[in-house]
Amino acid sequence: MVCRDTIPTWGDRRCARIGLLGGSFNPAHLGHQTIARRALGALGLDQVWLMVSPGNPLKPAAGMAPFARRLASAATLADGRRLIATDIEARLGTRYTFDTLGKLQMRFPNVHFVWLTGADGFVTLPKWKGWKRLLHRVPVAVMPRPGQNMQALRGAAAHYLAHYRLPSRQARLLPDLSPPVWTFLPGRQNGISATSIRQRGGFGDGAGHATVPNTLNSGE
Ligand SMILES: Nc1ncnc2c1ncn2[C@@H]1O[C@H](COP(=O)(O)OP(=O)(O)OP(=O)(O)O)[C@@H](O)[C@H]1O
Ligand SMILES: O=C(O)c1ccc[n+]([C@@H]2O[C@H](COP(=O)([O-])O)[C@@H](O)[C@H]2O)c1
Repeated sequence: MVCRDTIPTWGDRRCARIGLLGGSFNPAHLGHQTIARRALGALGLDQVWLMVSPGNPLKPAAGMAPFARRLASAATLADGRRLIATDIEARLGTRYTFDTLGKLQMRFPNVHFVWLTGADGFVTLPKWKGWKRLLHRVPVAVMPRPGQNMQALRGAAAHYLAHYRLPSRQARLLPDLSPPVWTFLPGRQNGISATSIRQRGGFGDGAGHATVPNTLNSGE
């Protein structure tokens, strides 16, 4: 199930707290599912969008499967209700997260977005376009990843946000707080990575000969 422009109703109110798990999903794997579900529960989110990047500005295009194939991979994790795979970043025509967030927040003014990332993403954040301004645009939840956690907690982003860390026991407040604000959500860790799957040949040759299911192209 791929999310289109309309935000589904959730109970009797608009779906209002949405976690954005941006990623290459080259391919999607259990690590993504683990952190998405952890964020849903711990932050009290209505949905998590598995937001497939048209092209991570910091990753080489070589070895990157075509967008449609990565979207199809993310869709295998989605349930169409709480976990949604979406091509919205490609449709917005943005690549940099800062730009994407600006457009999403304009398009969905009533939604409280939270940026979700594994600990490795929080380590590399200071290399992103406008990273400090980005941290003033959206609350951030960092999920543990083996071998990355100490670096994340001691890195430049954590240092910059030192006075804005929300204890994980208060994590449910995060989506409704004004940024800058962040939390580190301890939890079950999964050492799986897309790199290791590709190295084992688990995502074909990356050349993208797989057919995308019709449902992904037909507007569901
Ligand atoms: N095993 C994991 N544990 C925690 N976070 C993860 C895990 N795998 C991916 N993530 C997070 O999911 C998001 C998207 O990750 P991505 O699609 O790049 O997967 P990856 O396994 O890191 O890929 P690659 O190995 O190709 O770099 C990032 O925020 C990343 O930190
Ligand atoms: O905006 C940037 O400068 C930027 C630089 C690197 C990565 N990102 C985003 O970080 C998310 C995770 O990327 P990846 O490739 O590690 O899965 C994805 O949404 C990317 O678009 C964003």
